[in-house]
Amino acid sequence: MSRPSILISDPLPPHLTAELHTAFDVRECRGSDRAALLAAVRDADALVIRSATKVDREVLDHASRLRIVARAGVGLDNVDVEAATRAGVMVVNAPVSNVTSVAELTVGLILSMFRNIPAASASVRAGEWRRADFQGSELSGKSVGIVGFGRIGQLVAERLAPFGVELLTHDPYASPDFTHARGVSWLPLDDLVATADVLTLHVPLTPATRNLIGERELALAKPTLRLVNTSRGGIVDEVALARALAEDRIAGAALDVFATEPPTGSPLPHLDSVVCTPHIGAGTAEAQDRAATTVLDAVRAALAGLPVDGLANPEVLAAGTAVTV
Ligand SMILES: NC(=O)c1ccc[n+]([C@@H]2O[C@H](COP(=O)([O-])OP(=O)(O)OC[C@H]3O[C@@H](n4cnc5c(N)ncnc54)[C@H](O)[C@@H]3O)[C@@H](O)[C@H]2O)c1
Ligand SMILES: O=C(O)CC[C@@H](O)C(=O)O
Repeated sequence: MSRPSILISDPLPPHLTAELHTAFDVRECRGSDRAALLAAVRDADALVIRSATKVDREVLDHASRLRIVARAGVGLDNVDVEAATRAGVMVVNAPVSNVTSVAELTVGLILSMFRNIPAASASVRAGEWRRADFQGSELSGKSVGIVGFGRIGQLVAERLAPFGVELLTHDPYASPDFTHARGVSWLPLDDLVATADVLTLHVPLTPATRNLIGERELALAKPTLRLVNTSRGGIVDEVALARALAEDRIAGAALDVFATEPPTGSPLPHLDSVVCTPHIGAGTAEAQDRAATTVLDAVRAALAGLPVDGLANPEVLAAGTAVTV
């Protein structure tokens, strides 16, 4: 009898995938190479992805054997969960795997902006010693607005509290009682944008959050606002953001994520007031190990016909039977 086949289409820690080879037929492809993905997924019983692989209806249509899509990370915006559910394919992610890593990167990006760390470092490397050009501001005493008070948003608040900042949040699904109990004031989004010196985004990309921060919201901001986006590119209208930065209507932005990655052709990485990183919020050894361990455990369970913990679409039966939704 042939062994179940696992297709890995984005890089995972090799020390965790090595042991799969004893029980499974493990194949790899580059998920961003659409033709390669469509060809390889035909024989796959499980597909393991990160953020670069888009699992849409076309991929599911090519994958008649597929029982589970396992996303080694948090965001499911690159998976059509509804189509997978209709096809009877389980979807699982690793919701707590990288919360600490993203919160820590967020704090790092905020401090980088307040103290001009990337530009000062580049200047010293170029042989200069321009101390006066890099005078910054203290974070202490500033107002930090957290958009989305879920796992990452809450941890960002916790990590920033010792800096002596005023913590504010907007999250339509978190009650003011819940946020106040954690030392964070709840505000409507417009008030949050208008009050904040730092606005940091921690919401999933959904039709409701696409362009959540656009021209109208940026027009409400103080000129001292620094925007941080470690969630998803589509949550900020990048054209409006580039315009607000170029016209000095806000002070800066730190971006780990872009609407298109890499952001070829975007003016944002070239603006002096922008600090950017290549989607490395989850890019730590610890987070990658946690994410891979979580989803590979789920894949092993699914392929053994055992119950799978934490399904994003629990309507799909663990046995892989197609259900109608
Ligand atoms: N840069 C990276 O590498 C990286 C890593 C992990 C996660 N992320 C992104 O961060 C996002 C958040 O992760 P999380 O673990 O905190 O998720 P989470 O589900 O724990 O929290 C998301 C929060 O957003 C809130 N929310 C939903 N719609 C909102 C709206 N319109 N306005 C304000 N709040 C809203 C929800 O109520 C929830 O509390 C993920 O969906 C993912 O896209 C990025
Ligand atoms: O490592 C990755 O693929 C990025 C993951 C991150 O964006 C997430 O949503 O967990």
